[in-house]
Amino acid sequence: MIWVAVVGDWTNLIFKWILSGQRPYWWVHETHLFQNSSKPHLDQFHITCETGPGSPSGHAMGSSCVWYVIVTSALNFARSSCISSVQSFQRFHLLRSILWTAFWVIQINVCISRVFIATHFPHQVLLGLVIGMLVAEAFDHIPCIYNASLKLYLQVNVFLLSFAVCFYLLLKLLDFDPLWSVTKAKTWCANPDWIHLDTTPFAGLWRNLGALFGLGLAVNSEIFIQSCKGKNGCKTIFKLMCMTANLTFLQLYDLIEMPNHSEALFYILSFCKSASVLFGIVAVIPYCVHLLIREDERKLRL
Ligand SMILES: O=P(O)(O)OC[C@H]1O[C@@H](O)[C@H](O)[C@@H](O)[C@@H]1O
Repeated sequence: MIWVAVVGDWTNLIFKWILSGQRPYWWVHETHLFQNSSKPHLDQFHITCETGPGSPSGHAMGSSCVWYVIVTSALNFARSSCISSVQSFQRFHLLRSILWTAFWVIQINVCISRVFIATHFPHQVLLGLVIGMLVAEAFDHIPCIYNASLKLYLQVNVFLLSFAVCFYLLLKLLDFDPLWSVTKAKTWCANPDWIHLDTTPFAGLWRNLGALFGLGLAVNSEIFIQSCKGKNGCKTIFKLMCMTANLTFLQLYDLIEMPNHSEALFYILSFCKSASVLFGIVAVIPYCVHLLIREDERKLRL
């Protein structure tokens, strides 16, 4: 899921630079389509002022690729344990209908909300939705990610970074400013406080690189192997405790505000924050839970 989310978001950035889509909240002020008196008024909200280009929608894409992975994985898991009788086959069909209905309800809500807050035109969210599903489907055919070594994680990170930077420089060389949309956002956002540095194209890139790096470090670490790949790894109690601890940890982590007076510092900290979040939830917390369970078992034996 993390692979799909990271590569999906990176693909979104590249598509955004290629397609250079406008966003309604600034387009409406600049278009010559309307006479001054017939210009529609678009309400802006604190999450309206996205600073990247509009097409395809990053939120629609992120949501569709991640939920696609969740639904298809759950169905694969259920299919393998439900093929024995007619009754379980019917149950599987029911589960499939429920999960896909939930998938579409979520996607439709995400798409409508992005259009409602004037950050996207409808075709941009639809494009995001479709590309997100395609990225997720593509990863279904790349099984090597499950056993990827740290070296592969680093190589993919270097590739993603260098491709994005080279593409950025190429656009600059062609006299096209890849950050044109940031200027538009700053000009037309109704409230300067609603312009967030974490929505800029490079902030997303560094966040994603950090996440993949953190995941690579975690799944190749000794503590991950001892905890998640060990005998505790398949216990339900271990999984439940990890989930609870991780969700609490993520809520607390979200409270950490990053200084945004310097862009470079913000990007470096974004990288470090995502890397440490992934390392924390994939390796450190499961290891602590594993120690806790082991200690409990030891006490019970005594
Ligand atoms: O294109 P949307 O739906 O407005 O989404 C923008 C978001 O797109 C994501 O891809 C970026 O990582 C975020 O930084 C950005 O805020």
